[in-house]
Amino acid sequence: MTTGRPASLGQSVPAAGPRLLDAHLVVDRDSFRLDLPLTIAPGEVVALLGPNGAGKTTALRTLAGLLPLSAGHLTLAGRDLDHPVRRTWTPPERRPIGVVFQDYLLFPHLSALDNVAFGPRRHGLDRRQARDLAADWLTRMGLAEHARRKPRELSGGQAQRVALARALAVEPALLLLDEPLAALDARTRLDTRAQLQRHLAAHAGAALLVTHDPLDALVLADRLVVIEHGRVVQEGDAATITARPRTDYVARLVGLNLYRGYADGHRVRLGDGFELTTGDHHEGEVFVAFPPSAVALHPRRPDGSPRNTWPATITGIQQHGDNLRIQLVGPIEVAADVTPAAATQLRLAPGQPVWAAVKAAETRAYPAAPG
Ligand SMILES: Nc1ncnc2c1ncn2[C@@H]1O[C@H](COP(=O)(O)OP(=O)(O)OP(=O)(O)O)[C@@H](O)[C@H]1O
Repeated sequence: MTTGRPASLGQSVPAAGPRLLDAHLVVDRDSFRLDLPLTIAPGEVVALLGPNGAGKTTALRTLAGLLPLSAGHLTLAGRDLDHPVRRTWTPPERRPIGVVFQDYLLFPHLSALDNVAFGPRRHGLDRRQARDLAADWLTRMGLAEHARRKPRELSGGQAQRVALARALAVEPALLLLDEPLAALDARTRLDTRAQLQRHLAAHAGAALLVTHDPLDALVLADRLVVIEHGRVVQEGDAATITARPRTDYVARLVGLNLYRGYADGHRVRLGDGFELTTGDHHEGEVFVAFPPSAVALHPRRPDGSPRNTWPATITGIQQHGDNLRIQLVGPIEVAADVTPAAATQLRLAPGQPVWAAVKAAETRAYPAAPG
């Protein structure tokens, strides 16, 4: 009997309370230890961020079943997939997990349609049902007319959407996305990011996005988990993390200058004795943050206003969007954004001494103790 509608795998995500994924990923590798508690609710997208070597790939591999846990547990939709103490381990192909890699990893000899139909076939649908389901997914991805093409006949953006369709076609309880946009050029990346956002919003399961790109994380994820040296250093929604970074890596990620010091009212004394005046009033250990755009550069000491001013030396100049980002050393290290016109006027060049100024009102101070 045909109903005219594509078959469904009928394994929609089971209700598993607020935690569809409930994991404590512990892996020991030589001198490196990953120790990552990770929970994801149904429909939630979590971005996992961290500098090189932080443990992102290791975490992804444990979830996919390519690397066993040394300790901890990994429970998905109420099922123990990896639990060393209970000696439970489920191989990758039996995990209800879909994976999208940076470089697509489509089967080169299969058409787009058969690539997408592959998973549903393995999950027990017959050939016809699996192909109907795959065709439906390709239509949703705007790829209906490319169904017969082989991966080499697709653009990078199209191939990545086929990979996403292939991962979603098995209705995975957990979708893993490993730098899914990294291989795309800027324009394709923009379009594919927007499409990915739509499909992630419609995905009933949990999703984990590993990325180096703060924009991907901010646009696509409901929650960010930042790891350094195998451990969580900060976790929260984009607004909180952007407003209140707690490590240098996170500050750079969200494009802020960040310092730690001791507040006495509006004055904050930094470790080396340098003082910043902030708009916020605090007592005790605080972070002070301000964006590079808040830093003005002057050829001579600016006078008059109640600003933070200090002498600095330029160490680097890079293009940053439409502006130039200037790296400076001095009593504090700081990044400043200036327009190309201002840079030319000030004749900015590495090694050159300047004066930096930041208005107190453009800085934010917040307690260093979490909370
Ligand atoms: N096969 C291995 N054997 C031993 N140690 C490993 C192995 N693979 C990775 N490591 C170590 O594990 C740590 C985490 O590596 P991992 O690849 O998970 O980091 P990452 O956050 O994904 O980094 P990147 O952003 O560079 O991909 C690193 O210190 C790395 O040297």
